Amino acid sequence: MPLLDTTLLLLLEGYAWLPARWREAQGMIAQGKMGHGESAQTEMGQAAMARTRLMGRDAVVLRGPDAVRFFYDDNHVQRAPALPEPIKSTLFGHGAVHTLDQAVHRARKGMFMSLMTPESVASLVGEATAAWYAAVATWHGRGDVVLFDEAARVLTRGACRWAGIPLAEEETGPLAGDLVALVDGFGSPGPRHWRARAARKRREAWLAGLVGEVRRGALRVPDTSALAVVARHLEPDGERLAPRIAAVELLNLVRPTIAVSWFVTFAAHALHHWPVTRVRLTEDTDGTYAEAFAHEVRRFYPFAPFVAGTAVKDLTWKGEQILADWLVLLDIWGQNHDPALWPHPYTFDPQRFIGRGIGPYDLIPQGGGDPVTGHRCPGEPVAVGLLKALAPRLAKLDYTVPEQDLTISPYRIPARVASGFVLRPAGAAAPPETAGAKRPRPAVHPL
Ligand code: HEM
Repeated sequence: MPLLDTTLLLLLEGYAWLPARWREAQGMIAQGKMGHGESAQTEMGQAAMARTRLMGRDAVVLRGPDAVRFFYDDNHVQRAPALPEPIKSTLFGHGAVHTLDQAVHRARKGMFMSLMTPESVASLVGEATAAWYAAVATWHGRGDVVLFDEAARVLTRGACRWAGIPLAEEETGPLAGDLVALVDGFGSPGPRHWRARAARKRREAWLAGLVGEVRRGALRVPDTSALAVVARHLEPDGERLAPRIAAVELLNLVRPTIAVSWFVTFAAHALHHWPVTRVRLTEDTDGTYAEAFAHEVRRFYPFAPFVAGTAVKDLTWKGEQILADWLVLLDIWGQNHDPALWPHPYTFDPQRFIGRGIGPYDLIPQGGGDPVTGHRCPGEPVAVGLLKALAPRLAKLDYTVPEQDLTISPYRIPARVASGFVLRPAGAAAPPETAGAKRPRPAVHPL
């Protein structure tokens, strides 16, 4: 039976799209209809892959540590032909490191990795923490605060200071708005998407101008800053990056840093729904619990649903054929909620990460494998470092949670807390009609 193209379903179902494809694959196994019969199953009797069609192309879906190993081998899967134009024109940028393969990718990736030393990550986290304190100092007496918006501005300030990007105080809000738009608009058609395209155009032009100024000596920035490193980076052909590509890669440093606002807001959601984690965070003296909490936020809450590449050649996966040029999708959400890896996966439990190392192939909210040689996110230490710094500070803040919509719709990519998480700092006046905290039930359901 020919496979149906499910692109429209992806837009409608969001994070529920891949689970539905897995259920279909399981149904095929039950009916004995999948490929080579026995070979299409794992030892547990589960389907080894799911199949669909996406954007008019055959696609297979994989998950599990073996699948991560298989997917991140660039003799199996390459990226360049897999990324659709709408994602390049919003989230990543044309010519971004995400779209490169083999030696050219490794050379560009080296530039990112050189900015992710422990000292550099600590400096970024330090700038963001300073911006957090400055923001919190203005909250008292100001009334309700939308945490998502505040976190985006805090991270924008911190990331720009770290990167050497000059930013006037009054420019912080508009820049934060554009950077949020870039992340918010990649997974949906309509106004969110067009806002993201406009934001990319505006910000690439701005940053390309700054790169030009640094190269001409008209703008002086520290040698080790991201702006300086990207401006002087040489490609394998010995040429500097074209100013627009340099701007794309600068955005690929600051834009995902601001994306950590999603995780900060999810952290607040978790503290609210599982108050014991708030107590544990406030009692944590050496950061062990904070780190475990950061990993659990990244595992539990929905963000990147999958990553995609294209089969380099005809391949075999657990006895099943994957033909050259088929799309290969690695199911991030599915793997991060696989009970074989994470017992009781829909329970938020940071404890599961205490005394347990993170391997290259198990926890994959930011991709898997080796970040130096493959496409795994180089910013993982930044995301973990920021959460480790900000979640305990949030836990120790004195605030209440007014009535609001705290649902997280699984049909929206990227998912976010509907209200943005409104908190009322101690001392702020409660509007009479909304006074009193109400705790709605947790809204992250098994898919
Ligand atoms: C909200 C936190 C973040 C999430 C959820 C996230 C997620 C991801 C994912 C899923 C990938 C793709 C992996 C793949 O293609 O296999 C990726 C790649 C990437 N991320 Fe992140 N990331 C985050 C934060 C960061 C930060 C803070 C930075 C930099 C400061 C960063 C820079 C990048 C870059 C440059 C790539 C492309 C890597 C490559 O193609 O080799 N990310 N990220």
